[in-house]
Amino acid sequence: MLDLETLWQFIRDKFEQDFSPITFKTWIDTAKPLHFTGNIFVVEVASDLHKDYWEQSIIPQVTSLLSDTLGKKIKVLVKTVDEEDPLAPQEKPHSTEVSLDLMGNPKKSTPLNDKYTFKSFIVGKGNQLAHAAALAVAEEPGLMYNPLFFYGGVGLGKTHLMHAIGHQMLENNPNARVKYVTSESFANDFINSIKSKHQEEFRQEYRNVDLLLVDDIQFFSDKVGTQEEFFHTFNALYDDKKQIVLSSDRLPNEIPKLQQRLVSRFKWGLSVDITPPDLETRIAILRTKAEAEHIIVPDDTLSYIAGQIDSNIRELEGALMRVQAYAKLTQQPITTSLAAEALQSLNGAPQAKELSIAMIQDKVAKFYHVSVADLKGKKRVKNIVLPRQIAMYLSRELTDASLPKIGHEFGGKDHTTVIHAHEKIADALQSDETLKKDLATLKADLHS
Ligand SMILES: Nc1ncnc2c1ncn2[C@@H]1O[C@H](COP(=O)(O)OP(=O)(O)OP(=O)(O)O)[C@@H](O)[C@H]1O
Repeated sequence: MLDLETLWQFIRDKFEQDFSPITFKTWIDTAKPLHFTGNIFVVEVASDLHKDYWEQSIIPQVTSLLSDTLGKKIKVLVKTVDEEDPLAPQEKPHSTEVSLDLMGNPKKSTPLNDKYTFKSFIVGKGNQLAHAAALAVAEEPGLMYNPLFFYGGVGLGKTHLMHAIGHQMLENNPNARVKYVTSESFANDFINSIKSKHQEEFRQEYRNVDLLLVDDIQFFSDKVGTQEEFFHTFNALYDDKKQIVLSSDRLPNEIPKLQQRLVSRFKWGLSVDITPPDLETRIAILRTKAEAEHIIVPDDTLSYIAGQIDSNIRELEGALMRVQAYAKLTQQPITTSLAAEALQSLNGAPQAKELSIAMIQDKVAKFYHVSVADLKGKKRVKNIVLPRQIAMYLSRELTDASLPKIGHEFGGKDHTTVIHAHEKIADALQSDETLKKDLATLKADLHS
């Protein structure tokens, strides 16, 4: 009888031939065969998202591969690591045939950054799901997750993934029409089209695409006309089963003044967050970057740099470039002590990012006669809630820390709490003169 391992190896070999390395690694390498009993083959996959993808795309292929090879009808089931073994099965239906509808007009040139590909994207815990979802829509646009919505802090790879989807889709189908814009460019294009009376061209441009990527849609808040137009663009593309990918620093329902009908549409597909990378991933990102730029950096130095910056990959890469520049300037090889010097002297003030949240908490606590522990705690009484929100507001305004990082520094609160606090204080500042004065004093104190 065919043993499980041989069977799995057979499947792996087949997919290794057919799939790109990255696809293979994402969907097959992360899966594990559990049983092959009678004519039922059960596979365990890493997450719900992997399961969706298997059901949609891989199961049909495995089923026909096994059925053809073994000469009998085989049923393939997947379960996630968290689910019970389905061998007392309720069989799930899955759609079988997948067809891409991407043919059509010639490709329009689109400004995708060549460096932002799946190949150059390092997958770690914080971005694993986002990466898998991105790959899924690149391979089966318009079918599984529409729209796909990325959210998360600054500099964590949302734009990179969006471009990667575009590149991958073009690689799969060079005729695909891919359009990447920031929400601001969308708004500008729209306004210009009204001014120049070229609205029809604007519509053609945005509605005749196979993939529309709109970055940073939090900047849609307040732009009523643009939201209206985007609503129609969205509907036209969606009805046509064209893929839409959006990104924002927060969830749709947390974007102030975003029309409810857009919020609800944005939730139709899949929203995935990207959280800051762990140390291991940061080191891997730096190593790849150093290799790409032909910079020779010892391992311990990479770890040192990765240890200095923990919440923003753009800054992490910036730190590496600063170290390289410093080494060139002083004509020394890159070592850990040189990196330490470079990051201190070229960074101006001593590394104060983490410190400054602590400093803000300290000053705010003193100013309002509460304790730092109260700021980090959960008490909901007014004389603590206000200083807590002020401290969060200042942390967001005065440091580069990401929302999750600020939440973490305030006793492990969710990043949405930070957004809420920031909005509350920003709103109150419009009318509350005492608050304005207090904040001015606090800021002056913090900067002295
Ligand atoms: N996982 C990763 N692997 C390799 N490079 C990455 C990764 N994540 C981010 N980067 C790099 O970090 C930099 C910042 O990423 P990106 O611009 O995509 O962030 P973002 O989330 O869109 O930020 P913003 O909110 O400012 O738009 C880019 O140079 C990108 O290539």
